[in-house]
Amino acid sequence: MNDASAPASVPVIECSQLTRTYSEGPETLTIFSDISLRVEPGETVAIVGSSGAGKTTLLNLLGGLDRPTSGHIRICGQDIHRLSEAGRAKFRSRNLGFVYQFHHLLPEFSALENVMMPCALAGMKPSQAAVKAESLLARVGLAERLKHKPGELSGGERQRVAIARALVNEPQCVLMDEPTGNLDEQTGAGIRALIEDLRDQSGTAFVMVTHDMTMARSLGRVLRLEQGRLVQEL
Ligand SMILES: Nc1ncnc2c1ncn2[C@@H]1O[C@H](COP(=O)(O)OP(=O)(O)OP(=O)(O)O)[C@@H](O)[C@H]1O
Repeated sequence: MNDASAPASVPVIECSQLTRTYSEGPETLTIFSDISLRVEPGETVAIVGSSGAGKTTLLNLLGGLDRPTSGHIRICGQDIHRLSEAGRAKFRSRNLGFVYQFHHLLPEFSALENVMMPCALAGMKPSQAAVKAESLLARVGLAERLKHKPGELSGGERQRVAIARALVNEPQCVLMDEPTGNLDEQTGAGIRALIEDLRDQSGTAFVMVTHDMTMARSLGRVLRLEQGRLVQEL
């Protein structure tokens, strides 16, 4: 990563002058304006801020799940809003992983099948997908829980399945909304260690929204969204 002879890498996320407003009848509600951000490969960025500051809104824009009112977003060099909706979905599934607080795991499928799902959608053979999913679940400490359905797992275990699922297609960047939000301190610390390992071993970039300042500070750059502006915390 720090090899001086390596060619300059393309940022995994680069956005400029992002503004998001909502129209409420005749009123315009500005959530944030003129936000610029660059995330490099292997970097971890935490976005913090008070409730309602616009953190999830920003994360959704960065992941191409929502459109800015104005401004530009490039993911791995691609201006994602130049793609069709189907093209954007395909591009997202190849380059990004998403982890949400409430996991969005499919309840009727096992942990293994949940993690295999993105591979299947990307056209990988089931046997190959199973090998990959199994190895990732082992890496997040769930080798003994492959056949458990989400309802048979603890909150921390479900979160680890969601992380394995987000990583299975080897994305350049994983976007996480409150990855330790509803977990106890010890389980949260385990998730934090896992993110660190994955970042250091695979060079994956992570952008996370969190209220957990310990995690935010320990992982890397901390940006605070406040009164519609994004400010680096010292
Ligand atoms: N579809 C919408 N229409 C109008 N306003 C919206 C819409 N979605 C979100 N908002 C408003 O945008 C603001 C930012 O919401 P967002 O969910 O991004 O905040 P947040 O910082 O993630 O908050 P929290 O920490 O509580 O999850 C809130 O005031 C919310 O009410």
